[in-house]
Amino acid sequence: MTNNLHILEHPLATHKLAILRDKDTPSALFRTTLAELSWLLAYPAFAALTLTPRQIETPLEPMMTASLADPAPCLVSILRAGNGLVDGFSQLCPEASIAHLGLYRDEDTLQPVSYYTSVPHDIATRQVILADPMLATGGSAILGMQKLVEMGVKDIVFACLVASPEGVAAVHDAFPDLPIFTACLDRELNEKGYILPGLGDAGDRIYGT
Ligand SMILES: O=P(O)(O)OC[C@H]1O[C@H](OP(=O)(O)OP(=O)(O)O)[C@H](O)[C@@H]1O
Ligand SMILES: O=c1cc[nH]c(=O)[nH]1
Ligand SMILES: [Mg+2]
Repeated sequence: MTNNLHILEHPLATHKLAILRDKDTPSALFRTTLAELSWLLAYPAFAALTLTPRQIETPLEPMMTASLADPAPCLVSILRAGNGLVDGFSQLCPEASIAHLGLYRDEDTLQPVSYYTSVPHDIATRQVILADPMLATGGSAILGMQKLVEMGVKDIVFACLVASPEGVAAVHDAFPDLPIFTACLDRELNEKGYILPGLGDAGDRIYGT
């Protein structure tokens, strides 16, 4: 494992992950808990956001402070499950624009298939947080990264909730400098490419499909 893997260690993260992992957690609670966990993950994952100096006046005196640089960051959701993370991130950082990369994983080959792309025209000038709750084989994250790099994006971090050792290794083989922020690092993949112990299919659990 490299220095570019950042694992959230916090009792509340463990507590909320237990709710997400529990197979009896209904979709409604799964969605709200995912949003709450995304707020905890945002704290380290957003730590490198650029600020720009700003002069304001408090009710008592003028002061120099700082605000998010312009243009604001872009939150890139790998559909569908990425929306669960991005919804929470955007509640904390409503200034961010939101982009969508539609990718699904072919169940037989485990290869990602691209079906939709929608990004701001100036994405190359923005800091990007690429978000997907699950990093399994790494195929989806790598394809998402390839698309962003082709668009000229330079400043990217990847945020997920559950990562596998295999997925982290694959992503860092392809993009050694990419910081990965995850709420946990699980044990391994099973023969169908699911993370163990994991939480199952994140998209299905968010949307009740
Ligand atoms: O690391 P990988 O092996 O590529 O697997 C991870 C991908 O699989 C899941 O998406 P899925 O294909 O189930 O699509 P969905 O989010 O629409 O359910 C998950 O949300 C990731 O995008
Ligand atoms: O465990 C896994 C692997 C891929 N996608 C998921 O949603 N869960
Ligand atoms: Mg799915």
